[in-house]
Amino acid sequence: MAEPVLSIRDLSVEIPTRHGIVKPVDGVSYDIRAGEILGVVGESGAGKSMAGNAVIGLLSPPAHIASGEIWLNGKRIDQLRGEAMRRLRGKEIGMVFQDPLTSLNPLLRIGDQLVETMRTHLKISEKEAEKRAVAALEEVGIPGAASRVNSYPHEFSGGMRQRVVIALALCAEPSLVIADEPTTALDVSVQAQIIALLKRLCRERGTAVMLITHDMGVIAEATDRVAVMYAGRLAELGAVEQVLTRPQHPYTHGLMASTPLASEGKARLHQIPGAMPRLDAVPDGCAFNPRCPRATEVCRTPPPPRVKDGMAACWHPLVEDVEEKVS
Ligand SMILES: Nc1ncnc2c1ncn2[C@@H]1O[C@H](COP(=O)(O)OP(=O)(O)OP(=O)(O)O)[C@@H](O)[C@H]1O
Repeated sequence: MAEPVLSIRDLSVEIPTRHGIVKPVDGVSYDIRAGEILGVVGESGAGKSMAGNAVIGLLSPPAHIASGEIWLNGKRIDQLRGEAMRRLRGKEIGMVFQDPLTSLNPLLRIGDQLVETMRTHLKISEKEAEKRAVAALEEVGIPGAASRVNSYPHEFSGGMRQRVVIALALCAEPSLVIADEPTTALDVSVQAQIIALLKRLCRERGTAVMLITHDMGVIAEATDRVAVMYAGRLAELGAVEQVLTRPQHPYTHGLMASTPLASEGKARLHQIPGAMPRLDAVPDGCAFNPRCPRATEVCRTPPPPRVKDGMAACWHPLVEDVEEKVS
């Protein structure tokens, strides 16, 4: 099998606070291969964005990588700083954030932003970059791309602006795209279009994607594999069909049960009782145990086994039930 584009190994991010050191990311490991879309899902505060920001060197101090390794195309990147990390962003890692305006310079025409990004990272002439800028906008579905290169970000609707951001993220041909809640700020009517666009373009190019979302619908629509995060840790990791149809972790099951499914024609809402713990009060053992219907004594003391691909970090995974039913 091909080497992963991104490999995160036992990554922990720490923040010193008045109440002691907290770990918004705690021993997380996963790989993303070329052309693969890994969804990172979990409730607000699970540590999804922190894990993404650690990869691109954009943790806000005092948050910092405390341990673990991050490898991109066989090169270790977790210790890169300053200019070396800036070169990596844009060239090897494209970024799409929730608010398109954070990625676009309001004072520059979008054609100039595309040209500048390509000229910084690719060895091409001004003329070639201008040609590619128009093609990039056409590819993301901006009507009248040849003239729209001269428009400023504020002259686009939210959905069109996010299309421009996707063009910008992909124009230097990165091997990895990190998309952090790319549709959360958009009208529901355009959300599916943006996800479909991102998926199509990354598939065509063989780009690896880390797609961070709290939305199980987006996970089902776009991803190949899923990493479920809870209180900074991985609860479950596996192929999307497996995780969605046969979730092993009771937390994943709870997320699914609280997701309205369009196919059912009505909301199937069973909220998970309780709330994610504060990071300075993460329970001993499995962090999910106070909310978990399956918890027993063992869940309150030793931490559950670390997640491996296709497995949940759980002492009582739901797969036992499935096996019992089958046998
Ligand atoms: N400076 C800080 N001090 C203490 N805790 C912090 C600090 N910054 C962030 N956190 C905590 O880190 C945790 C992880 O945050 P993160 O933004 O990664 O979560 P998330 O899963 O992406 O959630 P969301 O979907 O809301 O963005 C949260 O519980 C947050 O409260």
